[in-house]
Amino acid sequence: MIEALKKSMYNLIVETSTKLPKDVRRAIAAAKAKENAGTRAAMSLATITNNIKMADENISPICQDTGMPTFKIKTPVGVNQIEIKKAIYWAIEEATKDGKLRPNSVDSLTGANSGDNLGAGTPVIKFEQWENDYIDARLILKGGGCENKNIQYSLPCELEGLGRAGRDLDGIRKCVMHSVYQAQGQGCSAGVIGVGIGGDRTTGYELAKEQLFRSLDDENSNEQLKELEEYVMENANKLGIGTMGFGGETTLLGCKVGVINRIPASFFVSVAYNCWAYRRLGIKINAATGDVTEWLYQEGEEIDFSEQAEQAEDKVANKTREVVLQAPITEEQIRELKVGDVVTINGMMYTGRDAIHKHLTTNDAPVDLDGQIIYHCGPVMLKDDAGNWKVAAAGPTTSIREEPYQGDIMKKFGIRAVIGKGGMGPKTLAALQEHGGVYLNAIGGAAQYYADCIKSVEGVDLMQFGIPEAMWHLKVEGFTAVVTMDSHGNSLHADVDKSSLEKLEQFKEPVF
Ligand SMILES: O=C(O)C[C@H](O)C(=O)O
Ligand code: SF4
Repeated sequence: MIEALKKSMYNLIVETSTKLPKDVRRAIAAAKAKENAGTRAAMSLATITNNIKMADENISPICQDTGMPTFKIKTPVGVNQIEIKKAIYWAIEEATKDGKLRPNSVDSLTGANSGDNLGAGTPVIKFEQWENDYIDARLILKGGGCENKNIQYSLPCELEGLGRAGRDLDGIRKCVMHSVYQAQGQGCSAGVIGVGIGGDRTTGYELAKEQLFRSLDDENSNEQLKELEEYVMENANKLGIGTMGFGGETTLLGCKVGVINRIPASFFVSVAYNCWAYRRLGIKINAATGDVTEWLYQEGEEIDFSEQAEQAEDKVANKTREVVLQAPITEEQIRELKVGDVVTINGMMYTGRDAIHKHLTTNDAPVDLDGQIIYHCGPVMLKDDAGNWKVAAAGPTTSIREEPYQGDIMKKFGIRAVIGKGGMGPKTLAALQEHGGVYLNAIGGAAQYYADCIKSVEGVDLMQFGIPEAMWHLKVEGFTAVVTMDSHGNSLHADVDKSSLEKLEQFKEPVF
């Protein structure tokens, strides 16, 4: 039993990390069909669908961020939950060793990475008993960038663009609309939101996250909530935030709302935002043998993205200005770049995310960064038999977290370009203008697509920060990203934020 159970849990983890469920694929395909060829949104969606296909083929992580592995398990009365926990721990460790998960469990005080995804509070495993005779095991791998865009409202409140939100269904509607606006592209839109109405701060968020286990195609059995879900799907997509916050027709792939009772003084609306890399799956397990008897979320048509991806990419190539960059880059080269240009990078880039940025403010860089490119990325790495590092997954991380450091570091070391996703703020924009720098937006979650552009790992520094946070020296070929902030004071992110706020204002009047 225990051996079979371990295998079942391992398979659940690998499938969840590498293969998007059918309902999510259909929603992404529908989003893609709505975008006009040649737009940035179409180009991003082509990269996304290509990435989904590559993850299928390579059995490798769709996105490098394993997120917080969260298991929801229902067991018949009498099943030993301790054994299930042990099987999960074993499977998590194995999947991490095999490069299907990134080591993602970090000591909050020391910053030490446990290396195997086990540690205090990780993974999350929640049990419930039920009357059925089989085990239902579900897993969601919800990444950090989208988790950071979760939001909890306490009604009544005042919302930018929408005014007062009261303690009623219309107030709830305003909170949900606002939650989509505030996420912008930073949670790798187009996203799916789970909304929890009521409860306390803890159970409200739990309810919100629970909604993410619903199928995108289901119908809410509560008539009022069904109407709210439909309203949000129709109208949030008018905000024009679009894929990766580049503007476009689809901002939301799904909206699922649940409700529980509250206490008189509290009225929370909690929103769990999930990126397009919406990795959740489930299995039914025979309680006596530990074997998988059925995979969940398998209804309906399966979309494999092979043909569509290539077509869309061809069309985009004809419409945008493409520039090839190779480090070291000069200030003149940078000043020629404008928002909207597509840049192809060949040669070296260095990863740097949270720990590195903090480190560089008070320390020297381990390599000469003059004219170089920093990539906001925490990859999944594997060592081959000869002891050489190979990149298993390497998409961008959310750049805004480096806003307090970025401008200063670029000036201190002469860095000319940073690559990330979701854009950066006014401080970085001013530094780009003053110093002659550029911000390049890569497609969040496209970890296979970018891993394929990395031809070799030339070295690594600051490994004491752990695999995701170390400085990896990567040699790339044909690494494509879009200029979204240039050295002339232009920011696509600031523009989309402004225009989406204006659009949000149309939803001020009461609806429910
Ligand atoms: O941690 C990462 O690699 C990415 C993260 O999920 C993010 O979206 O910023
Ligand atoms: S990088 Fe984007 S796609 Fe990946 S987990 Fe973070 S938010 Fe999701």
